[in-house]
Amino acid sequence: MVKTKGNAMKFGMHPRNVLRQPPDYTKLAIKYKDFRQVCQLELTGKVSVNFRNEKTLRELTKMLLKEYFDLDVNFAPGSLVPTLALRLNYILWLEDLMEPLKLKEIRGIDIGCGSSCIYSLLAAKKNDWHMLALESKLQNIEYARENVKTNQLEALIDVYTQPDKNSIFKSYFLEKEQDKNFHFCLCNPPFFDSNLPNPFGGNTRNPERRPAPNNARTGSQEELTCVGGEVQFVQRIIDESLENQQRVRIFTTMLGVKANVPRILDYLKERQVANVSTTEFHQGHTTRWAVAWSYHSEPLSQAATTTSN
Ligand SMILES: C[S@@+](CC[C@H](N)C(=O)[O-])C[C@H]1O[C@@H](n2cnc3c(N)ncnc32)[C@H](O)[C@@H]1O
Repeated sequence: MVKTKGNAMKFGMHPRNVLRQPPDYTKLAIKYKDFRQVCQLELTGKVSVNFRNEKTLRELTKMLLKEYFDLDVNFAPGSLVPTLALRLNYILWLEDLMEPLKLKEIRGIDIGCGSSCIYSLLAAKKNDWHMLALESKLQNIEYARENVKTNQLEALIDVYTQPDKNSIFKSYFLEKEQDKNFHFCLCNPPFFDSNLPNPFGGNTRNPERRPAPNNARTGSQEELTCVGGEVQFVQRIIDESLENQQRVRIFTTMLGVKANVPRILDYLKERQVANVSTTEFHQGHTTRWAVAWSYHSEPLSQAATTTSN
């Protein structure tokens, strides 16, 4: 489909995304010294940003988190550098899913929070949501805890050490707070399949490859890969959601490749999960997909594109 004025909403960022209008990088380079040092000054006097450079991406995300959310965030060396526009689109979709529930206090689970702990930080700082951040990589856990502390969000965010990489909620639910329920979970799953000889996939002719982002790829193999890639990781979330149907009101996950959306919808359908919704996150040239499902009877918000199995 060609992008036109009429369908701009379909392709655009979420209407409440503060990055819907591109930031004024020249102004921001004047304000933030560390960001200025990774920018290029053009002959016109404007600054430009090289999104293909990892160091630039780190400083850019740090600067945007500070400018728009007053968050001070550090990333573990070599770890995934999150792009803010996408993370915000996901949080805003969750806000839309939560809105009809009219809850006074919202509790969410961030599956694989990474070293930045970005989703939990945004959810807590922006919305006062209580977040349980699960992470299996030790270095990421240390950085995530430090990021929570630096931003004085300890009262809202609990970073839990996932002892078993094959577990999603199981370890936490067995070990801790047997009776505490959550309103949603979110996840940016490890995408690549660690079983493949070249997990990051050099075959550019593969139509099912993750759509190439314009940005440099960041992140360690341990963060970005798992057995069976994102499909198997999300299938594990679904399996564990079946065992914990009332512990989380709305289960959600992101997907990195469009072809995986019908696979996940089929998996849900085979398990008779009928209350399902999907959406797309658009940011610049990068698109990601997300699926939500619930064992409660209220249909998921119409803010998302609803798919009934
Ligand atoms: C793709 S990264 C996402 C990081 C962060 N949420 C973000 O979006 O920038 C996936 C993260 O999940 C973690 N992870 C992998 N398996 C996990 C599991 N079973 N439980 C908790 N975390 C896990 C990885 O270590 C990694 O940090």
